[in-house]
Amino acid sequence: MTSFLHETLAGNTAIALPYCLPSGAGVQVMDEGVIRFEPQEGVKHTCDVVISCGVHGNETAPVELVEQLIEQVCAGAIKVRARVLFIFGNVAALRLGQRFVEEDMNRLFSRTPDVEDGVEKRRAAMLEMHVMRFFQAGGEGRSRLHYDLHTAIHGSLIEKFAIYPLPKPNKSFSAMEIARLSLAGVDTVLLQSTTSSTFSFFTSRQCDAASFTIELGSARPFGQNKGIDLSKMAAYLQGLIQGVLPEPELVPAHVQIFRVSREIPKKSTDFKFAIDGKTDNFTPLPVGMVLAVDQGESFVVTESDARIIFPNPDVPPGQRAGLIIVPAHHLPT
Ligand SMILES: O=C(O)CCC(=O)N[C@@H](CCC(=O)O)C(=O)O
Ligand SMILES: [Zn+2]
Repeated sequence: MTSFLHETLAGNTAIALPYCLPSGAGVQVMDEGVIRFEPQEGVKHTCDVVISCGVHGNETAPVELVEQLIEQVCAGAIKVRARVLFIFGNVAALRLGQRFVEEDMNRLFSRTPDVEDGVEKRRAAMLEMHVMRFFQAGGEGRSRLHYDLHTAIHGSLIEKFAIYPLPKPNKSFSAMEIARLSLAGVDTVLLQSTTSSTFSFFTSRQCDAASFTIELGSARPFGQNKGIDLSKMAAYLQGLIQGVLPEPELVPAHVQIFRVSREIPKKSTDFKFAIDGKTDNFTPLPVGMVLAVDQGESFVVTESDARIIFPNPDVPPGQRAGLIIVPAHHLPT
């Protein structure tokens, strides 16, 4: 049987007129790989949720999960009691099984569009428009959530973790949101207090949503994701769609919270890591270690208890080649 994902990858999902599922829930294809479900009129609904995946075309486990959720909604196995926007982010890259076609789309949000824009820049601008419209149409005063689901390029000492971008300037990081992630099987959270060009930062800042980039294991081709257990995430998202918005008061004791201390900048093509470029995420780094050298300048680890995340010496100059994180002893505001 064909699915919204298969139709999308085959190029068969143009914008479609809204219609109703047999349950009465509204469904509308907003764009290629973008589909919205809304509760039947009169049904009380709890929150507005954006569930995105495939912003990187080689990260397929979350794409398979989202495909299943969409199928369950369409088959009536999941009742729609929240407004939900599902997004397959970089459809062109998903077709190729590559991280991107021209450039990394998750470095292209929150920018000013230009007539010269290529594949990923145009798609990022369209996705910004869709999420803005989606949240605006839901109105103020409702819970707004955005989960941008990814998988990591290399191995990781901790399989599942979330990056929690800085909420709007007058807001602080929310313990309840971190506790919700734990219900979804994500027990490690990295607080990021700097601005960023990612999708989750965009929705956090521009749409006032509680937004997260969530890493769910290693990037593998379609059909090779059996080693990744997404059952808790699936159950949590099914619950959200069905109107169950948990409100845990306490962050469980086993949840680990880090903060991003610094980005490791790649300034030029001279950039060289002193570590293996495929080092596992969360590998500890000793104080005083020369981590990288770029144009004769050393990048030295100065933080106690530092660990590395997303090492990647192959990014273009001007982008981050990784992140340094440190334990967060309390939730900063
Ligand atoms: O494993 C890697 O190096 C990359 C995995 C990935 O795509 N991570 C996201 C994180 C985005 C964020 O910092 O919020 C990315 O690099 O875009
Ligand atoms: Zn990714």
